[in-house]
Amino acid sequence: AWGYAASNGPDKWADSFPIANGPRQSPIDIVPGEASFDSKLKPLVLKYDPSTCQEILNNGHSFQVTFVDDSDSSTLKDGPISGTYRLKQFHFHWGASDDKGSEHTVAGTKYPAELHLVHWNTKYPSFGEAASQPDGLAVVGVFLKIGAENANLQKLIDAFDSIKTKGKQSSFANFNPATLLPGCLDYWTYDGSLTTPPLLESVTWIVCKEPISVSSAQMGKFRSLLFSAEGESECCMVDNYRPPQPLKGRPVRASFK
Ligand SMILES: O=C(Nc1cc(S(=O)(=O)[N+](=O)[O-])cc([N+](=O)[O-])c1O)Nc1c(F)c(F)c(F)c(F)c1F
Ligand SMILES: [Zn+2]
Repeated sequence: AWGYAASNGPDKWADSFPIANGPRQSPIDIVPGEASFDSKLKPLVLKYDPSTCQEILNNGHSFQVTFVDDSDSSTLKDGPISGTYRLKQFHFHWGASDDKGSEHTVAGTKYPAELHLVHWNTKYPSFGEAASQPDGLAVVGVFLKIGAENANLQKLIDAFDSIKTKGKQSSFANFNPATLLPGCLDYWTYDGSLTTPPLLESVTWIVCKEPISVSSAQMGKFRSLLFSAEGESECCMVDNYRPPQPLKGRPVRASFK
């Protein structure tokens, strides 16, 4: 199965998922000077209902917080998209040290981690259906940078003991993902893909310019999670990021000057 090791990592994914070399793969290196300001881009409208927060789980690639998505309680609207997209889950990608870990980079700069809030287009009947459509998903990316301890991230970290190994999950209620958004919602947007297999080219990426803070100690707690299942030889969950992929002529637009 795919992973992030030399034997099954990003350089091997094309063997099982040929779309890995497709025309709209993610992540990318965002070069601010080459992004074009588009005055038609609207501000993001994110409305999250904490009561739709369901559970936190270790899926063997990252940890993920899942939401009940059977109604329009937690949604993303406007921005570069049309219609209503429902929040399905959020997860993170991070490095083995503070000098790497994000998937998108900004003029070559890597952040220590990146948050992905995964939403699906309600014009389709389900997430699974949407995930195979070119306008099916919208993922909001938020960079994490080393600074002050983040009390909202700490709520996630406090649940890590119950999801240390692959396959473990526990109930996780009343968390408001809006507390993980930066104050300024200026963003870059481009058409891309999932950054993990099946690498489906169905994602409108919306990457926030402003990072949120995380302390180095908190990043250390992320690195205490395991890729491995209980009883297997321990493998720290680190470097679960795909490197930037070729832009292949795609435009990157900015919502800000
Ligand atoms: O639900 C998915 N979530 C997901 C996406 C990414 S992502 O990095 O690719 N992303 O989009 O942010 C990273 C992680 N993660 O935990 O690391 C995830 O758990 N992936 C996914 C899937 F597993 C399928 F089998 C499938 F058919 C499909 F359509 C999917 F979209
Ligand atoms: Zn992701």
